[in-house]
Amino acid sequence: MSAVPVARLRGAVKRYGALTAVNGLDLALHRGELLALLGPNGAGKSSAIGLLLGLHRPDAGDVELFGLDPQRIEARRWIGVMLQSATLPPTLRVRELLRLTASYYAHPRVLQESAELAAVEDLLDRPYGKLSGGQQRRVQFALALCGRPQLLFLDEPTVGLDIEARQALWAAIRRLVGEGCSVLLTTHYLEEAEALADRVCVMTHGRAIHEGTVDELRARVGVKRIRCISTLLPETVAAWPEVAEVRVEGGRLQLTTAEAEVVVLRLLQNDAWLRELEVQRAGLAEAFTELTRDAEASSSDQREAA
Ligand SMILES: Nc1ncnc2c1ncn2[C@@H]1O[C@H](COP(=O)(O)OP(=O)(O)OP(=O)(O)O)[C@@H](O)[C@H]1O
Repeated sequence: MSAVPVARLRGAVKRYGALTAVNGLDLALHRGELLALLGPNGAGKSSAIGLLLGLHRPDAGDVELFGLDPQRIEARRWIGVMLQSATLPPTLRVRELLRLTASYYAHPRVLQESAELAAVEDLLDRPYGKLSGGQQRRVQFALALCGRPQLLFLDEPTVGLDIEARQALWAAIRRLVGEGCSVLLTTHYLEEAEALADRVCVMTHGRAIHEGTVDELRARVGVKRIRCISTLLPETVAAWPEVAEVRVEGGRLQLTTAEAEVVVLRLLQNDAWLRELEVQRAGLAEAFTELTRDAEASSSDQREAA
């Protein structure tokens, strides 16, 4: 691992008027590493990427790309970018878009290689504007990698892709990382972070509240979701101390708990007619809620101690 991170934020702050989108964020990405930036909507992930891309200037703190100011061309020529919204000329054919984008880089991939990596070989002669949303996303990925970047920014790259296209994109990302490319990925899918990331950083309110491996994230968030059809009243179940939340959805009870075994046992003991019992690990939404709660509890402890 090279000593100088390929991308780094130190105490970075980004404000939009009165709103602080990035609030003293520290982040370092090393060569050949894939870091997933996770967090609920509005957490500040895209704004953090915008700082690293030099699209926004920080209101405070430092931002470096390959040890340089991100607005320097020497830094920018090594990056590839796939943002959430891309406006590309609709009448240009995919082949033309790829040629044009590759021409901005010193050592681009040959067109065929980029097309193959992003699985767009069959789209090369189609005008971009005539492609489906998922096809356009694959083309945007091809454009991000065609310059043979050392650092790829992928902002929710698999939104709108079907399962097969998602798996193909994951395989391509793994191949690029295997070749030494670093990747900063934002995603709302825990399984995507799980499939790809060396490290994850969870953000809320512009701050990092957890950094580590996906397994560490899971271990920290032990919440499970239980679903069942039950004759028990939701208020009865909500009063059990191990139950964090109760909802009724489609005639089913849905509970969240950190102690699934205890709750399942109680359900079975208290309802002889219990049916269709399912226990699942919680998704990212529950993970964020729990981590945010922890972070808020510890910051109020610090305030009280001060
Ligand atoms: N150009 C802008 N002007 C004003 N406010 C903005 C702007 N861009 C983002 N924001 C606000 O900054 C906050 C962080 O937004 P950001 O897009 O960085 O979050 P995110 O974590 O990427 O969210 P999502 O998961 O929804 O993409 C939000 O409250 C958003 O409304």
